[in-house]
Amino acid sequence: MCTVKQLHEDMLIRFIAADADLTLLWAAAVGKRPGVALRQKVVWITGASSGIGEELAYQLSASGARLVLSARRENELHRVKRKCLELSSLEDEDILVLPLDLLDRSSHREKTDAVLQHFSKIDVLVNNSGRSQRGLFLNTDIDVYSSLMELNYLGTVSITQHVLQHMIHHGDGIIATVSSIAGLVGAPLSSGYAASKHAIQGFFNTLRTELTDYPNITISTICPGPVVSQIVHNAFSEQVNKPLSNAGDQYHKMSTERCVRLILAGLSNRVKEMWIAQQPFLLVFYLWQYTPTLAWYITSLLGRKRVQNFKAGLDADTAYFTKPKAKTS
Ligand SMILES: NC(=O)c1ccc[n+]([C@@H]2O[C@H](COP(=O)([O-])OP(=O)(O)OC[C@H]3O[C@@H](n4cnc5c(N)ncnc54)[C@H](O)[C@@H]3O)[C@@H](O)[C@H]2O)c1
Repeated sequence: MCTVKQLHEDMLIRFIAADADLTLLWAAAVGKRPGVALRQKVVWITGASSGIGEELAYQLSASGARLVLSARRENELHRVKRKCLELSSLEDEDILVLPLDLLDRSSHREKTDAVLQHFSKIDVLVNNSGRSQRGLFLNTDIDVYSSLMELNYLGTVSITQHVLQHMIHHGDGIIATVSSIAGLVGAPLSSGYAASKHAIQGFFNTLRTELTDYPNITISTICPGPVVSQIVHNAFSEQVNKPLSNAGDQYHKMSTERCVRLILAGLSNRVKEMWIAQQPFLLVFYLWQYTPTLAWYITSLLGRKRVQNFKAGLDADTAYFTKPKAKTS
């Protein structure tokens, strides 16, 4: 017989081991499977050349979804396509490589038309392209803030507008956008990135309320914590064209494979907001949602340490978890 104490301990262990919000974990455990819900669907992934977008392409193709792969580097997209074909029973024409610069908003109508010409429909758009930021506000050019808004916010909104028109006509579809924990929570050294992701959250939360006459169109925001990818390597520094000097270690981050498995569970079950993070980051989501005062206190402590580490030239991310070592080079 299970005692109340054992039950509490069991719940605590499950919460510590959890890496997504309860709705998403529920969907992953007992919901529709991607191989059923997404099979033969046409899924357009932006930012498919690396990180989360690349892994989305692999897992979606293995689930039988037909794909549009977009990013700026065509050769990288062809590499991803070749691997998708190896992993699946898809044919060459089931995967369209469509180079796209999200910043070139004047091309978005033409790109959407190209997808429709090839597949006649778009079932799912995954707005995944994005760049992050490392830098203190007072040392950062305003151009960096403008670039972050242009890419993460306006580029995403623009492509969404074109695809949504088609989905309204069709009466069905999913627009899923990879936001971030920084879309809900303040993230020191990433004020412009957090602002762009907060903008995304506000935009899509409002758009969802404008689409209540279209119950089969789902607006989904995906909020990951740290995940293995090229995101820090590609992040903006204090100046638009200056690469980041210390991209850091990724050992403490969630695997790309696990993050994408959860995203697919969310898409298959049309989950509207997904929180995906290992502890202690998952706890941060809950604290910000339910106990903001405590969240402010903890974020200030962590933020202070993060800023101090960054100023000392240390890796801002891993310094949370390790005794910081001075940079060797
Ligand atoms: N990795 C993380 O820790 C993490 C956490 C939270 C949210 N995210 C979000 O996940 C998404 C994917 O990032 P990632 O972690 O895989 O990083 P990544 O750098 O590996 O991939 C980013 C992708 O976006 C593409 N991209 C960049 N600029 C573009 C442009 N102008 N036009 C078209 N495509 C462009 C890149 O080519 C690449 O394919 C981003 O929106 C990011 O903000 C990542």
